[in-house]
Amino acid sequence: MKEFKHFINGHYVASASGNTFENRTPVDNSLIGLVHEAGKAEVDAAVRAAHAALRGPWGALTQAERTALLNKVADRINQRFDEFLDAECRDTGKPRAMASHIDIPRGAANFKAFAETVANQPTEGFRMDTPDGRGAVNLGHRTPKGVIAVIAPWNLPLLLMTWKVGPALACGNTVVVKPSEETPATTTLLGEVMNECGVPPGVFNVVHGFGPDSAGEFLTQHPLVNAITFTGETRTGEAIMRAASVGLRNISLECGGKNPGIVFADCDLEKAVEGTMRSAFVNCGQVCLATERVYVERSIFPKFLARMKEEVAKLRSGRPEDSDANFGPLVSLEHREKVLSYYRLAVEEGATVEIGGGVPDMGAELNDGAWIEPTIWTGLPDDARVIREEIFGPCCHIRPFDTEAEVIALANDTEYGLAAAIWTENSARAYRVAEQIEAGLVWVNSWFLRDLRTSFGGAKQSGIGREGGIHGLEFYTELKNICVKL
Ligand SMILES: NC(=O)C1=CN([C@@H]2O[C@H](COP(=O)(O)OP(=O)(O)OC[C@H]3O[C@@H](n4cnc5c(N)ncnc54)[C@H](O)[C@@H]3O)[C@@H](O)[C@H]2O)C=CC1
Ligand SMILES: O=C(O)/C=C/C=C(\O)C(=O)O
Repeated sequence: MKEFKHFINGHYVASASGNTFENRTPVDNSLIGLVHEAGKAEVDAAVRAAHAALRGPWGALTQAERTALLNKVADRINQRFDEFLDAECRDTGKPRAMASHIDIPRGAANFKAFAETVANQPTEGFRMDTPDGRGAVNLGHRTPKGVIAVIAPWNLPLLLMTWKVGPALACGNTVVVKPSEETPATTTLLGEVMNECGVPPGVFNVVHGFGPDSAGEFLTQHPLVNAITFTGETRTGEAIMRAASVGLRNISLECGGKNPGIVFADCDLEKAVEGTMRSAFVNCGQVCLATERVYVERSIFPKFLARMKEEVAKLRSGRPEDSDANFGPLVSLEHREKVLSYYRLAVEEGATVEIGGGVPDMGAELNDGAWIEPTIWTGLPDDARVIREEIFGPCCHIRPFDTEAEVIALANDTEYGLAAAIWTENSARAYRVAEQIEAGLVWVNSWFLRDLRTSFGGAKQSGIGREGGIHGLEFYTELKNICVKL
């Protein structure tokens, strides 16, 4: 039986309590292995190891040495690509074609990109006049923030964990990662890679477990944790913010979304259909950036809806390794129950189910998995819960609109503000609308097109702070002004 242990101070360790929980694949609900659940003792050991490593060999490395090590980590992930791919696809059920395209390459790229960004960051300097005429210089000196707690989600496990670990380590911090209880595998495997590359013990640590009254809460409450970075649900973000308020620790929160897609009549229809299909259904809709509300200019509404239904009908559910399949299961039966509760609610709230709406028959071998049908609704009122709440499944509501002002108001009529996609061939309109959308990210004629140098994060209840490129430096470093009188 496979066991997922904690990775503390360069060693894999079991929980002293002996407590474990099951890890099952959503493909057919079969058992992958047992995960050790950290108690306060393991979390404390991991945080203390991380704290000690700050002043140990890690703190003594030059930026160039750190950059070289992180590049080595990226290369090693690529050398062990298939192991990471197998592990990620077992845990999440996602198609190998997708994970080999997005999850694993980005898992490696996150180390390289941030190592380079930090290494090439200029030091801010201001020369000033002084009454004696000799002047002074001010230098913005950055030091690591310290021990960073990384609370990671299950939807893109390696990608979203390394998105935080990469810049944290590049800035000279040490980390304790708490991966999602649903997806422990690739984070655990990364421990081996760290050892193989010679990353000093204590720099990268992993503790497994759940959130409340478990590893997540113990970690975020630990007084030696200097800052917390989190991706996941908004309500969890609030709990983490409360924990961080004790001791005034810094937070970076990337939370939920209810993202609009806006399709103008002057779009390239096929591009808009292809992009909206991806934005609603890739990763079975389990992407915080996913489009769950689609607004289409009335004159092309029937055509757009018909094309979307044709494309949804072509999606093929199947095992990760099935090369004909492009649509996986949801991450767990529990999450499927949540998404199905919205499928039922949509009908109660008056939706027309244009396609999907249920559970597919996958045959005896797979029917115990977390399979679900991709779904399109129309006809819901703007105040329906299905329109207002994040579902995080393969579904969207499509609604017609008449004017630019109307669609901007509709798009912004949400407590969230993570992302939006605008489809139009009129670039002046695209920019004008994008400027008025209340969100951290707006794509025009694309979706999830990522340049790691750009800022990433949400407005309103979609989060606090920005990561990506140099923006993460504000979170991952302490900025000290050194004023030297000449
Ligand atoms: N990328 C995103 O934006 C994601 C959004 N979600 C949304 O959240 C919903 C619930 O899914 P969950 O996996 O339960 O998300 P979650 O936000 O509860 O979990 C994310 C991570 O936070 C940890 N966590 C939970 N409560 C915590 C606490 N009090 N203190 C410290 N750590 C804590 C979890 O163990 C996990 O590692 C989903 O249905 C979906 O709507 C879920 C995962 C990713
Ligand atoms: O490209 C990225 O860095 C992140 C993408 C997706 C998420 O953040 C998410 O689904 O939570």
